[in-house]
Amino acid sequence: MSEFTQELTALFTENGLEPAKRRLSQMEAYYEELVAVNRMHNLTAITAPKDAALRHFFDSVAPQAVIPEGAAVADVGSGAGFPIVPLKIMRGDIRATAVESAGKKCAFIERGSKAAEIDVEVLCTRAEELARGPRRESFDVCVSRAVAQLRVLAELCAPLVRQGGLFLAYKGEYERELAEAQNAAETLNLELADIIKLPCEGYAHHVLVFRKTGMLSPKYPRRYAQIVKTPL
Ligand SMILES: C[S@@+](CC[C@H](N)C(=O)[O-])C[C@H]1O[C@@H](n2cnc3c(N)ncnc32)[C@H](O)[C@@H]1O
Repeated sequence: MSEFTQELTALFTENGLEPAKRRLSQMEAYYEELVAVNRMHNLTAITAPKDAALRHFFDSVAPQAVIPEGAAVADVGSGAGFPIVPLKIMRGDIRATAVESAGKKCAFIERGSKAAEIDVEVLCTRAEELARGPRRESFDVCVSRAVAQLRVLAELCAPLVRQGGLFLAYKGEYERELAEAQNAAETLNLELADIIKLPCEGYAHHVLVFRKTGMLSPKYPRRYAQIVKTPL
């Protein structure tokens, strides 16, 4: 067994999760592809087996239990495929969409998904552009990690989520961002429903779970420059 798979298996087992061998080997296949491509194109700084097992794979699947069966899940700013790829491997029932603006990262997600034998739709576009088209308010769940501060991220993600759906924001320390995002949450009809804490000592990661309680005014999302310059 590779060091990566050993680390990942230990993390899952310590936390009462026992994924099938097939899921572990799919994660390993994706990881190996990531390490190989990362030698040529800088996709991520986290490639050491232990770090990648915790920070990319285990971290990504933390909120899997709150995602409804068969949900359409969009990941805004997937980068090298996190969290959407480990989520899709763990939860084969979901319909997974990666929304990523950088072409080389989109190409990698396609390549890695093939190696892991999973079906991930890759949309090489900006989230705010996607939300102005037919996919607006069409996803059951939108996830996002390491893309922007919460009040900015909320305006990128909420317009993609259907009424009654979920927005899952992966965050480290979150208290200040959450306080600053109060107005954004109200404006975008997002209600904090839960905070999931990763059960790993010395690794303070959380997933903020918001429920979208109503449709949005068509004026959101605004242009990216405006979202960043005057966050809600
Ligand atoms: C720091 S990386 C994080 C990648 C990944 N989510 C992770 O946690 O490893 C942020 C990614 O978000 C993408 N991104 C930033 N703003 C975006 C937007 N408005 N729409 C789509 N992708 C975006 C960037 O191209 C970049 O790949």
